[in-house]
Amino acid sequence: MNAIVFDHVSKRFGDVLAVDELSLTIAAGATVALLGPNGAGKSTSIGMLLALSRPTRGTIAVHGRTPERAVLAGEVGAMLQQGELIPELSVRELVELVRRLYPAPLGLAEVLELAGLTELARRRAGGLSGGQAQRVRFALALAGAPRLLLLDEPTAAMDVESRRRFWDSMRAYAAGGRTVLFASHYLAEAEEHADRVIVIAGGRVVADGTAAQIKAGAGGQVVRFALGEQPAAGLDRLPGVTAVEVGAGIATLRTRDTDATLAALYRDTALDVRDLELSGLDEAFLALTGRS
Ligand SMILES: Nc1ncnc2c1ncn2[C@@H]1O[C@H](COP(=O)(O)OP(=O)(O)OP(=O)(O)O)[C@@H](O)[C@H]1O
Repeated sequence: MNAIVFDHVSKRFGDVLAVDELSLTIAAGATVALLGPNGAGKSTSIGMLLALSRPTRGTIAVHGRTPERAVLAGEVGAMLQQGELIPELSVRELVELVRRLYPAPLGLAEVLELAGLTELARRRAGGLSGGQAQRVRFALALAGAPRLLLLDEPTAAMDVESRRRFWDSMRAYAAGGRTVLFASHYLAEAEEHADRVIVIAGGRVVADGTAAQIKAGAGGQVVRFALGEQPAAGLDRLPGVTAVEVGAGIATLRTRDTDATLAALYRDTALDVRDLELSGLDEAFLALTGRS
C-alpha cells in the first residue's frame, strides 16, 4: 500500500510555479525526508497533502484516496511551520481537544510522554518557550494516531537536547508502521533520521535515494585546505578526486573517497597542508539544488 502518490502534480500561485510536474510514490511505513532550499516547494506539497490547497494540475492520493477524504478520516496528522496555540489552555487541555477530533486517538499519557510534555501538562500554552511550543505542536500532530505524519521543518526553534528528544519520539512513533514525511533544509538531519531522502528544487525532484546515494550523486565530500603559494598541479590526479578549484590560496577538492584522497595528499605530495576542513552533506546538497 502506498501512503502517498503524487502524479504529475503542479501548483501555480500567479506567476510562481511552486510545484512543477512532481511525481513520486512513498510506501506506507517509510520515514522520508523532503529536502530543499527556501522556496523549493516543500510547504506547498505538504499543504496539498493536507488538502489545504489543491493542485493546479495532476492528482494526489493518500492511502489510495483524495487528501480531503484521508484528512476527514483522521488518517493524517501535521506539524506545520506556523500555528498558534490557544494561549489560555493548558498543554493537557490542548491535547485533549485534538484527541477528541479523531476516531481512534492515542492515550493522553502516551501523547504527553512521546512529545516530552509529561512535566509540562499543566502549563498554559501562552507561557511556553519556542521549543516547548514546538513540542506541543508535535503532540497535537500525533494525538489522533494518524497513519501519516507530516512535519514541516519540525526542529526549527528547538535546542540541541529538544531536537534529540524530538527525533527519538519521531522514531518511536514511526516504528509502529506509520509513515512520516518531514521537510528539512539539512541533509545531515535527513541522513540521520530518514530511510529515504527526496531532494526538491524549483518544485521538481532533483535527487531521490538514501542519503549515501545522494552524497555520491553530488560528487561526494569536499576537502578544503590552505595552499598558499604552493602549486596546485597534480591535485586533480589524487585518488577519488572529481574536481579541483583553487582561489585566494585555498584549494577545494571534491572527492568520492575522502580517505583515499587524504592518504594520498599526505603521502604522495610534498605539500604543506594547513587548515584542513572536511565537509560533505551540505555541500552535496547545495550542489544538487544549484546553490554552489
Ligand atoms: N500562497 C502563496 N501565494 C503565492 N506564492 C506562494 C504561496 N505559497 C508559496 N508560494 C511560493 O511558492 C514557492 C514555493 O514555496 P514553499 O513555501 O512551498 O517552499 P518551501 O520549500 O517550503 O520553502 P521554505 O524552506 O522557505 O519553507 C515560493 O516561491 C513561494 O514564494
